[in-house]
Amino acid sequence: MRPDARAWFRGRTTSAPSLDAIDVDGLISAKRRSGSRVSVVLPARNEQATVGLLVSDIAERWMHRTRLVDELVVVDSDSTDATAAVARAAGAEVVATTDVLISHGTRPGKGEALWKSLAVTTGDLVVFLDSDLKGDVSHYVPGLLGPLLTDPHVQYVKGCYTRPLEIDGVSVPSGGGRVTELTARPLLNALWPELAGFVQPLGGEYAGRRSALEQVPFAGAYGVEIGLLVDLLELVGLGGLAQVDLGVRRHTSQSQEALGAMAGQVVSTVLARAGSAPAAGGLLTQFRHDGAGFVPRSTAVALDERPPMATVPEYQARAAILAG
Ligand SMILES: O=c1ccn([C@@H]2O[C@H](COP(=O)(O)OP(=O)(O)O)[C@@H](O)[C@H]2O)c(=O)[nH]1
Ligand SMILES: O=C(O)[C@@H](COP(=O)(O)O)O[C@H]1O[C@H](CO)[C@@H](O)[C@H](O)[C@H]1O
Repeated sequence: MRPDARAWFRGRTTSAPSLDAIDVDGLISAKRRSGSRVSVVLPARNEQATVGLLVSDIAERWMHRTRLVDELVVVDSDSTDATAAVARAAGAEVVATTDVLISHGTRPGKGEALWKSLAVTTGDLVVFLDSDLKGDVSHYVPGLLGPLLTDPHVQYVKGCYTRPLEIDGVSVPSGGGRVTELTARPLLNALWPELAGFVQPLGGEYAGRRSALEQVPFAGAYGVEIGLLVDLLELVGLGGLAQVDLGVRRHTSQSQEALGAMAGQVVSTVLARAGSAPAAGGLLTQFRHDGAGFVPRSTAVALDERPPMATVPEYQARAAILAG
């Protein structure tokens, strides 16, 4: 690791306290002193099996029992199951991506859901959690907020964790984060070695100041995390970034084929930011075998991106009204 990345890793990596060790009063006091509002956003596409427990835990523990969180929004990203109803019943405000910034149209993918979440939330600090998390994650929200509430220099915090891998109901203690380990980490080390200290550059749990998040573009689909990391490095510098050890992260794992397309989107986003561009069409061709022979299957992995939310007139108008 380069000296700057090593120094960052040593200086900007903290550990989230366990649930029973959290200084909740201290966080609430720091929040009050900062005058910050806190929003928690869960992007969700067909997460009916897991979103309810996540929402009810955050709502009860961090909104009702304490006032650490002011707003909890699930962004329904083209779900075809009961995600919206389950999330609403559990206590979240639910908005569909198709209902946000309608004049800008709607696009599929996680990046769209996260970009649009800025237009429907009010928090000065915004926490993002995946909606397919499993196990005890109650400490994630305070863990991610800690660095932002206690250090004004920190603009963006990524969670890091060990990542067990569960395939077909069988869980092994490591092996998760396949696109991270096989695509994102090698690319980041090659092109942005100052980011080599990030343990989970693609992790779906992170938090940032709205003042920074609204100034960067949002890459589409699964390019959003690596796009945010590279763009926020440019905006706030390595010193404005931090990571917090959240312990273990379990989630619903996708197939290798699906992660291949995700990797294609990550590569496409990296190429765009490295000043190159994928070949015309930006297609990824993968192969299945049908018993008789290999069958090619191409998917589009070139991604468009949304502009910094601060440049969107409707957002500017809303911000002016909210500022009173
Ligand atoms: O089009 C999409 C795809 C995913 N997601 C959400 O983004 C998070 C991460 O997606 P996924 O679990 O598919 O990625 P993985 O964690 O498997 O890499 C989850 O909360 C998904 O519901 C979304 O909002 N819109
Ligand atoms: O980190 C990774 O390699 C991928 C896949 O994780 P697994 O191999 O399914 O544990 O998961 C992340 O990547 C996505 C793209 O950035 C994020 O959107 C997900 O939130 C995150 O889980």
